[in-house]
Amino acid sequence: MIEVKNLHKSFGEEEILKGLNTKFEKGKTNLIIGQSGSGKTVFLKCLLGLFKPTKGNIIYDGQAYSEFSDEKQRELRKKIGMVFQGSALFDSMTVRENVDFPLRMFTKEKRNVRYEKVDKVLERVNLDGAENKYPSEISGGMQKRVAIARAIVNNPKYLFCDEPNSGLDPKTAIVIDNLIQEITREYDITTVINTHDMNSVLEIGENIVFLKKGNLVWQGNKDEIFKTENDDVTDFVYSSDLFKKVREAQLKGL
Ligand SMILES: Nc1ncnc2c1ncn2[C@@H]1O[C@H](COP(=O)(O)OP(=O)(O)OP(=O)(O)O)[C@@H](O)[C@H]1O
Repeated sequence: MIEVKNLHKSFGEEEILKGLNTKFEKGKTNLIIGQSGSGKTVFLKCLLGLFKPTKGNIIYDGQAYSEFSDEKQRELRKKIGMVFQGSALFDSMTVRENVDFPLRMFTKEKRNVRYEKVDKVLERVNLDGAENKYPSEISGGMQKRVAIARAIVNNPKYLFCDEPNSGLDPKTAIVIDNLIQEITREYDITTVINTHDMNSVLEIGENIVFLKKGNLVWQGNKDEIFKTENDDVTDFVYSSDLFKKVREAQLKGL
């Protein structure tokens, strides 16, 4: 579990995050949503340890980041898996080499031991048979699955995903969402996803945090988001046609 306590982040005079308080539970897909510029990426980067909070604290399974030594920060990084927007695979490496990368970086294990783990996660994301292909030889959806395999190969406690569906068609996007949710449950990971995608909210929104101008203005799950009367949330959510239709169907009792 990750607890966020009174988290502030400023750049110079400009305060971007204005005192966030929340909890992200493990085994759950936690979503951060909000308009462009609301502070989602800055929040995710604070959770990743890439930005140092100006004030407040982030507590990882009871351990406060502000009290971490350099060594402990490095330890934390080993426990984090990250799925980047656009997958961010290494073009010159095969699928297997891409997934092996964090094991090479963070462990001293021998190649045959590492490759055993790599092939196991590739099987889990249904990519067995693609081990020796290069990223340019596989589809965008497969590239995302490689990115997910790479993020989980070192058995992380925390999984952060930045817009994991960007660039995917809606059907593939749902497959990726479901895969992230299944893996979150199976591996009992604390997963936090930064997304614009309303389909993801509907599909895997077990805990949704809504940011507006650096404030956390609403938190709830995918059922509660339909019932909320918070104007900020409804304005944002019902700008999506899909949500509008679901809402109308609900009101008609369909
Ligand atoms: N390194 C930085 N230095 C200064 N300002 C920054 C930095 N990173 C982000 N910001 C500012 O913080 C604000 C929030 O940006 P952020 O990228 O978190 O928004 P976002 O909600 O992720 O938007 P989007 O959905 O478009 O990705 C913006 O005004 C941005 O200019």
